[in-house]
Amino acid sequence: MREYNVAVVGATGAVGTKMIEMLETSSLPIKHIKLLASKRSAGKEKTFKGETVVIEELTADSFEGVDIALFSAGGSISQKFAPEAVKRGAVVVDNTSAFRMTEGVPLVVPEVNEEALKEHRGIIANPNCSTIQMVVALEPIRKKYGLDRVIVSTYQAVSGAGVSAIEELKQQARDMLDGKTEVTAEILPSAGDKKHYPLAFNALPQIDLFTEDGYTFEEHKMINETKKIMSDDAIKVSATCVRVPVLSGHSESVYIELKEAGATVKSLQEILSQAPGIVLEDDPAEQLYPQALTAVGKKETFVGRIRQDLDVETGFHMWVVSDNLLKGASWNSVQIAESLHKLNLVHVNQ
Ligand SMILES: NC(=O)C1=CN([C@@H]2O[C@H](COP(=O)(O)OP(=O)(O)OC[C@H]3O[C@@H](n4cnc5c(N)ncnc54)[C@H](OP(=O)(O)O)[C@@H]3O)[C@@H](O)[C@H]2O)C=CC1
Ligand SMILES: N[C@@H](CC(=O)OP(=O)(O)O)C(=O)O
Repeated sequence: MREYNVAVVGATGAVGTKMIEMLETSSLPIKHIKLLASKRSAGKEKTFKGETVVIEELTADSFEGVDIALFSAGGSISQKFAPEAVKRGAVVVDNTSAFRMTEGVPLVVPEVNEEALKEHRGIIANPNCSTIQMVVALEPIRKKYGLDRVIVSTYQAVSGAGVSAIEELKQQARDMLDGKTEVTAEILPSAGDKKHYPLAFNALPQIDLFTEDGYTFEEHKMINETKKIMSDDAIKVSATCVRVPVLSGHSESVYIELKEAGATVKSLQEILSQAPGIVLEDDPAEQLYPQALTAVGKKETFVGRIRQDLDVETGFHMWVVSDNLLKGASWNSVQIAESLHKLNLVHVNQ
């Protein structure tokens, strides 16, 4: 059986750290792992399957002999180094938004569109975390009843914004509980914006920068990526993305309108309970519903609170939760690598 040389780019980050964990338990046959990060981290050590691995500084030549490279070090790093990796024969699974909407680059959630991998020319994009968990929950319903409209509001954990945002939130919480009136806020809602606000004991209705139409880039990602993954530009999608002071686990209130009549809460529960990658947690009588705290550390997407809209017969509401660092990022990337192996697609056809 073929074994692979695998590289993780951004190995010290919130996502990269989880990628290493996911690879440790993956079915992907791994011959050798290379951990890459910035110059700052070169020489530091991590363990992989009990062995010490020294982190190396990322350069174009890092990819010599690499078969699969998982990227998670920000969009500009992917823009610069993913083509270099492909040039050297590696297949890239990119966690950033750098290539997601590029034609010819498959945007893949294996439970939904694994077949799209067959079209890859070296780079495969991993979708936005909030998009991934939503499409996992919607695809089985779409297959049966069609999907006309989606309106989603997210409650996104701070770990989606990286290690430094997690540390800043913890410090803000400590400072506020200590009675300080001024707390440091230098990262959120968006590292590149003019103003910053504390997240502790707060909710920020801005993730990423605003665009001219009043939506943020995060909201546009959810809208555009959903259509690309489902190969259907006609689905109406709207999103409001909100950062909440949760460490990990993105939650979403999702409202859908189906194309066909006839769905009931029971039929949707039945479909979702049998769908891949989904755990149904839906029993109001027992106060059973998905929660961020109980989803953390798990690979599945959790769905509950399924209700029929009180005015629209084909309208349904649901609550969708997943670990944003796992299914939303590292696990979906490793799953893509496993699918590439299964489909014999670990080679570059340019
Ligand atoms: N699918 C999705 O929705 C998600 C995608 N992401 C993507 O992954 C990226 C990383 O996210 P996250 O782990 O949260 O971020 P972190 O800030 O926690 O980690 C950033 C990582 O990138 C590395 N890095 C930074 N600059 C360089 C450089 N010049 N050369 C090489 N490595 C570098 C860092 O290394 P060092 O420690 O040495 O600085 C670190 O390993 C995000 O920018 C985003 O694009 C993230 C979350 C979810
Ligand atoms: N923006 C997401 C994480 C992320 O990095 O997404 P993207 O890869 O689409 O930029 C969050 O903050 O939760």
